[in-house]
Amino acid sequence: MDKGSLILPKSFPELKNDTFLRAARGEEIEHIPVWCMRQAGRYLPEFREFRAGKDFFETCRSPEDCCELTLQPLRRFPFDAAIIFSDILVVPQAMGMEVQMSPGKGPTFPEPLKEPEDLQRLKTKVDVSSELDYVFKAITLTRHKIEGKVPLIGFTGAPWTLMSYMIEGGGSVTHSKAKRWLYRYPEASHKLLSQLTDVIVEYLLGQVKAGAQALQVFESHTGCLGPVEFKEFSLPYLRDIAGRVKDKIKESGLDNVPMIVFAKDGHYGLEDLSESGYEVVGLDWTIDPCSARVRTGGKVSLQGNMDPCALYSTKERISEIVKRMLEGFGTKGYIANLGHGLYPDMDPENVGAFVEAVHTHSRQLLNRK
Ligand SMILES: Cc1c2[nH]c(c1CCC(=O)O)Cc1[nH]c(c(CCC(=O)O)c1C)Cc1[nH]c(c(CCC(=O)O)c1C)Cc1[nH]c(c(CCC(=O)O)c1C)C2
Repeated sequence: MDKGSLILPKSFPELKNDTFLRAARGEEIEHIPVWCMRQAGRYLPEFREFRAGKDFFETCRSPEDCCELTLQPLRRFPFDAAIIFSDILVVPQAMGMEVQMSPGKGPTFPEPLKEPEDLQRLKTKVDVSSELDYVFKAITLTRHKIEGKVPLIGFTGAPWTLMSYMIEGGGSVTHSKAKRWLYRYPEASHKLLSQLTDVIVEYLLGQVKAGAQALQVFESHTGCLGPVEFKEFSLPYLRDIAGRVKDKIKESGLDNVPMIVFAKDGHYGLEDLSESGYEVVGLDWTIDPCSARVRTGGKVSLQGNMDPCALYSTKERISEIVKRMLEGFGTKGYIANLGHGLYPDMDPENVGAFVEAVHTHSRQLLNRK
């Protein structure tokens, strides 16, 4: 494709399956919508073939490649939503940090933030529209190429999760370097979290302007915080993001889009999350569906939460697990998903069985009413 054809008109094809958007808003549906975190990923042979020998972030910077990878899972499975192929770490890159993807090791920052003085290395003003323009182009292109089949979800990492990567320099079990900042340098921590929040708000708004029809905020590292730290260093920023993005969408004359907050392992914060300004709360598998409904009191739609490892089971067992999960959540205001992303060694056939089980059992449950 030549570069010129990337400048695309915004008159997108009409949406044919809006089940995901209706469930997010708690409206009537004919079946429960389903998608999977990391549905565009290494468990698909076509993904591995397409990505072979290419640098991860170079792929992220190519709108055509991101579009192709986003569409791959939709060719195999009748998912009710697509998530744009990208990564949460494009935000620290836009703020001036170098991030490399080491195959088999995950993301690494050659020069992580060590002490508060290092904050000076970050750009004070980030021009989000030019720095992350490649993501916006990928969204616009994909929104056209998806031909209105299903809605396209945009996403970002949440401030605390991004802060922890920027200090740890990569994945971590304890997150102790990043947590050291919270206890030892609370002011500098808040400064960094605010800086990240400002960039994230512009980034999410840009994604909506480019064509994203829903947004998910990944707070993947909630599990290493306790309730007190969560209330101080994560929740206020999650709230701020939802409030400011929604205000800006309104100011820009755009239609509101549902926002999903996924705070992995944040079971202790479920009540707070259900009052944080998001339409949907995503759940990991450590939360029982019925108790999640009680604890969120009908204030939000819920998304999740089958243990991804259940996909190592048989198709029959997957079907039983899905049935129990749907009965627990009920059919209203519910989006089926896994409790976290798909792993590379998972069998695509069982992913198909998961999707089919959600559609079949939910139609039966809805017809019984
Ligand atoms: C497929 C993929 C992605 N990122 C990485 C991979 C694997 C590497 C490859 O393909 O070469 C590296 C890649 N990127 C990251 C990691 C995790 C590293 C670690 O913490 O140990 C890896 C292996 C960082 C990352 N990246 C992401 C999160 C949040 C979700 C979560 O909690 O897992 C996180 C924490 C988000 C993400 N990342 C990606 C998507 C889009 C596709 C989709 O979901 O279908 C999304 C939404 C894409």
